[in-house]
Amino acid sequence: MHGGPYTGRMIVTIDGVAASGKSSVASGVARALGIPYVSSGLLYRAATLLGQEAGLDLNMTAPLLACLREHPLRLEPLAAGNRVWLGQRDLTPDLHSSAVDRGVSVVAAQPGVRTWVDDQLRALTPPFVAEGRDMGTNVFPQAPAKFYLTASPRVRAERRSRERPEDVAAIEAALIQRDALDTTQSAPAPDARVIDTGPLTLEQVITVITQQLPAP
Ligand SMILES: Nc1ncnc2c1ncn2[C@@H]1O[C@H](COP(=O)(O)OP(=O)(O)O)[C@@H](O)[C@H]1O
Ligand SMILES: Nc1ccn([C@@H]2O[C@H](COP(=O)(O)OP(=O)(O)O)[C@@H](O)[C@H]2O)c(=O)n1
Repeated sequence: MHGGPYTGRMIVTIDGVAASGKSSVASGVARALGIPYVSSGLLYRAATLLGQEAGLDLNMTAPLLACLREHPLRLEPLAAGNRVWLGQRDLTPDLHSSAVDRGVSVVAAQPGVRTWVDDQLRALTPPFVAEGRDMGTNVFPQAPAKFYLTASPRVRAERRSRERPEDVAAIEAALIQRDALDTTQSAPAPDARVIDTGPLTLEQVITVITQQLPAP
């Protein structure tokens, strides 16, 4: 097992389906290595919130990108938990609402929005752990260590029900729908190690990953 702090310039990618544990696991792996992690989903969520607050049609790319140019967002990749800032306003507490959950896949399906996210991620200086859907396939295909998290919809809904007001059945239905809308960008990289987090604790998932990392 690798013991941090990590001094190389490696990128570790952690992709997976909705609520599979990506950000919790990425945060734990990053803390074990003493490096930051980067939550790509937070940028899609922040773009969605901005569009919703501006009353935009989330299907229309041009007005949304114009809004994002006018109101630049900044991702702060803190190891303890990523944050997104709009000027002095911390958007983070508003990014995990059910309303953002419902709108985000439509926003993320637009190539112009994906380029807006990808450019910001590729501008970051490694080492870091990047989590999302297409970190190992599209954004950082050169990464030497790739993981893909899964778990059954019921397990994921039960976990998420501790963070949302809706009941487990409604959350499960929404997760299944979002997985379907996200299919295009959510294929595991051919060289990713797939981990079913269902039978594992959070700490066990983090250990499985850190044990497989190459030396810096
Ligand atoms: N074995 C596990 N692996 C990953 N996450 C777990 C596990 N068990 C419980 N969780 C919890 O599942 C919830 C969803 O995880 P999160 O990191 O938000 O997922 P994602 O980033 O994929 O949406 C968190 O509260 C996390 O602590
Ligand atoms: N790399 C990424 C990350 C997120 N997303 C989109 O952003 C949404 C929110 O992602 P997330 O990782 O914050 O949320 P959860 O799926 O973990 O709940 C996803 O449902 C996708 O629509 C994406 O398309 N590509």
